[in-house]
Amino acid sequence: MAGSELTLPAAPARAPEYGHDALVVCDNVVRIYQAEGIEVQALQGLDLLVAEGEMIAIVGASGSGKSTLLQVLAGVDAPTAGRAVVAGNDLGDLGRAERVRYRRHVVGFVRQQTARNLVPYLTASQVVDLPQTIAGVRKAERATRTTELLEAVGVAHCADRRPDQMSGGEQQRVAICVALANRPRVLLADEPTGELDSETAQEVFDALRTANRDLGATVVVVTHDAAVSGQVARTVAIRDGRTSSEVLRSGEEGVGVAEEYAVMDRAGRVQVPREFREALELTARVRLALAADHVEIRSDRPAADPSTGEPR
Ligand SMILES: Nc1ncnc2c1ncn2[C@@H]1O[C@H](COP(=O)(O)OP(=O)(O)OP(=O)(O)O)[C@@H](O)[C@H]1O
Repeated sequence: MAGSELTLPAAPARAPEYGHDALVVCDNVVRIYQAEGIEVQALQGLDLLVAEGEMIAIVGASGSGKSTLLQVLAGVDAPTAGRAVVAGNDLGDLGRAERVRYRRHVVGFVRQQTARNLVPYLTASQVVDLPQTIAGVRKAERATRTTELLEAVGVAHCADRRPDQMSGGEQQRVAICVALANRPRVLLADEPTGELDSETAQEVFDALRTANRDLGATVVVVTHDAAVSGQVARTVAIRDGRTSSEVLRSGEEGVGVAEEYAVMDRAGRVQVPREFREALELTARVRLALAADHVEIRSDRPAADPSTGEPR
């Protein structure tokens, strides 16, 4: 019928998937361990996004779940629930062969224990060559890559030395080269400076920064070392298996103004730090109020009468 053309309303725009443009996506990740019949929830619905090219530090008390998170991202441990995706690889859903390929090519890993990162009877050149040989890279290309990596992090002089002929800092820098050998998108480091004095720790941190800036790896480093976390643009704190706060630093080298943010998950949950809860005796139930530009959280106990100090 002329003049009465049917027009349908436009389909509602679909919200982009959480973390659709991030390189690392943790979406409500849960990891439960069973130990002697006891269940330990190491990760309790952790959300985290890391953009390609970022270098972030992860901090948190002992037992908060930092290592578990890295093990999941490394493809060593699978999430019990939730979604962990790195460079498009869904880590809850990798077959055996895919997992091997993922660990060989997509992520590199550096451990705290310097000795465990290397092989006692191999020189630095040989140990950086090894993952490339396993990946089937041609000899000439391997040699170029090995030299380039050792030079980039300042340990070219260690090329023909075995671990017992290197300092702890040199060993860790060689370990970073091993982790980077097959050009992973993401470099994961679990307390890489934990066994080192502060000067040597700085050299290792500088090598991580080189990996990030010059060699193109996105870096996630777990650390207790405030000197390390103070030098990255974003530090994420984990508390009780969840990301609880983030410190963003602006300015050259990440040093400059630092501002702390609490992290709110997509269900609107925010973790109130224990010091705050204890200071105001906030327990299971709190009062929330919306003000013009902020939200107030108050104890559910009746407020004290300022003249008597007694509850009103
Ligand atoms: N394989 C495992 N079996 C049983 N429980 C585990 C296992 N791995 C970790 N846990 C438990 O999970 C929780 C988180 O541990 P995780 O090692 O991730 O913490 P963390 O923050 O890295 O601690 P730290 O700083 O001491 O290394 C702890 O309670 C720990 O005991």
